[in-house]
Amino acid sequence: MPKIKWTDEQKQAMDAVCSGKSVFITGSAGTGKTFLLEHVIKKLKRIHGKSKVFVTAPTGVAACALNGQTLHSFAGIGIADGDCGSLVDMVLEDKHAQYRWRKVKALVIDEISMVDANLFEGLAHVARTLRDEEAGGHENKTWGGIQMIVSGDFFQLPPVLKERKKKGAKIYAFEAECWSATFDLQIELTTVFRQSDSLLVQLLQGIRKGENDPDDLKLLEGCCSGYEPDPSAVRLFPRLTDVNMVNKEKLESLNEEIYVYKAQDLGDNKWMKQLKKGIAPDELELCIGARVMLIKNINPWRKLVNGATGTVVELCKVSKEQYEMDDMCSHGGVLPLVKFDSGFELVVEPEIWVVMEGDKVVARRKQIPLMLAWALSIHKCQGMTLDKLHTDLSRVFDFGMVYVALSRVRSLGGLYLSGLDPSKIKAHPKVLEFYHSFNGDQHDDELSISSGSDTDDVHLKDMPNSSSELTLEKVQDVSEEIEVLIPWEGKEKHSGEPELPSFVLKNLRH
Ligand SMILES: Nc1ncnc2c1ncn2[C@@H]1O[C@H](COP(=O)(O)OP(=O)(O)OP(=O)(O)O)[C@@H](O)[C@H]1O
Repeated sequence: MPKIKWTDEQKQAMDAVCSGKSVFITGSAGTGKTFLLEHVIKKLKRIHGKSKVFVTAPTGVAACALNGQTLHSFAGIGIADGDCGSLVDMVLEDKHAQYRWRKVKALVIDEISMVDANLFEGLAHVARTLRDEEAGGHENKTWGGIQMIVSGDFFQLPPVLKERKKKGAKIYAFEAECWSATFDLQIELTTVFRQSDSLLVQLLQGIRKGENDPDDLKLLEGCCSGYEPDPSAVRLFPRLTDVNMVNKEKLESLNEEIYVYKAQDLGDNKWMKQLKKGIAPDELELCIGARVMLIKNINPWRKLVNGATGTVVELCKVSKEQYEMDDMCSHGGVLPLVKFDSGFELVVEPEIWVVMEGDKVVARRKQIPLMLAWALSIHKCQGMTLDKLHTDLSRVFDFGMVYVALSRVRSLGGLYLSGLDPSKIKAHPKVLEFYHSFNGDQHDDELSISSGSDTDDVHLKDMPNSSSELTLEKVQDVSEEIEVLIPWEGKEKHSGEPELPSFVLKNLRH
């Protein structure tokens, strides 16, 4: 089984987490933040016990990707982003939320760029207010003794804020007063795994910072003209209405019989809302010829991962008993056979998405792990890797959007652009300033590309309330908590290469 070779930076972050430190993990797109976070979560669960680690993200899509819950639902604050006092009042009205706040030992927040400053500040206030007595064990009291693991890239999508236009209003979480005091360590990952072409990595680095370097623009112009976009390229749109329209039109134009897969849901309505906002659709319409994308990691060693694209080539009859498909598919026991662009053909089986509250599954959704992939929204593609994409840059409307869109692709050969408008390549000045002070002058701009070997300079910044003075004991020899059986969780797909049923993998070419 292939062994993961962690970079020094990734190891530093993991060691810090295992020593009980609160850590902020950042880095450019494709530097392995989410990949690392998945491992960090496993370690945290071993250290604190599964029920005391809460995994959250600001959006349903990002939360579902880590089998977590949205930050709002963990916090018990509905959709509010009110002031500190009203957030505490709201939590005090919800006894389950109070329980979570008192019980949590480690809180993970992914995609922090989309969490706004007031919310971050407000939640720290809630934690301090509700956790006076629990704070004893942890040196850092900013969050009432919770070990905070926060990850994201502020150059990517910003918070959706009504008040953003107000001059001087705080936007990003790093502007919260408690930001610096929250972390013992802030670490930037600087080895890019997603792309291997140094020209593209450099270009993306410029775009990340909102720069319009003439050489980079020339390269981008090369992606604009001269040839028709590959029809297999995924079209990225800033707005969901365009995405849905294109996918519907394309599906209908095939004139094939349509198979409808209805998601099978279990759980409280309140939690189901998150799954409905997640990546697995309520209803998936498929037919022969439909362009589709995997929305779960099925087998990383065979590149059958979140973001892999392909075409439905057949709809195959399967045993009803094995898949309990009766209520799921409009045509009974039928599963799609997808020919992925990598050459594999796979009969795609239903998968399970869950919302976890600590160690408890509070809702679950069973659905075929595919979505129509002629078009996708930029918000939904954050976190994905795509082989080929086509986007119209003139239509983006927010900071970080061009960067998020372009940084999905592995190579320049897979990038098709139209409407190249340099004025849309924008980074927020506050973000630039944050990273400038974060990196220090001498480290600015250093990025390396993964060659598969152990690498890299470490960019580690000890914060003022510094790591070296941290007195929390290194947690060692923590015995594994007894596994809580989760009835819906389905197959383990993470440890090692999973066995695929022999009929599933029809044509293994590699
Ligand atoms: N140490 C490692 N060894 C091998 N592959 C790695 C390692 N770390 C990350 N990767 C791979 O790098 C790719 C990008 O990782 P990941 O999606 O976690 O990046 P990210 O920083 O979260 O990107 P984004 O900001 O765009 O969401 C993934 O395919 C992941 O499997």
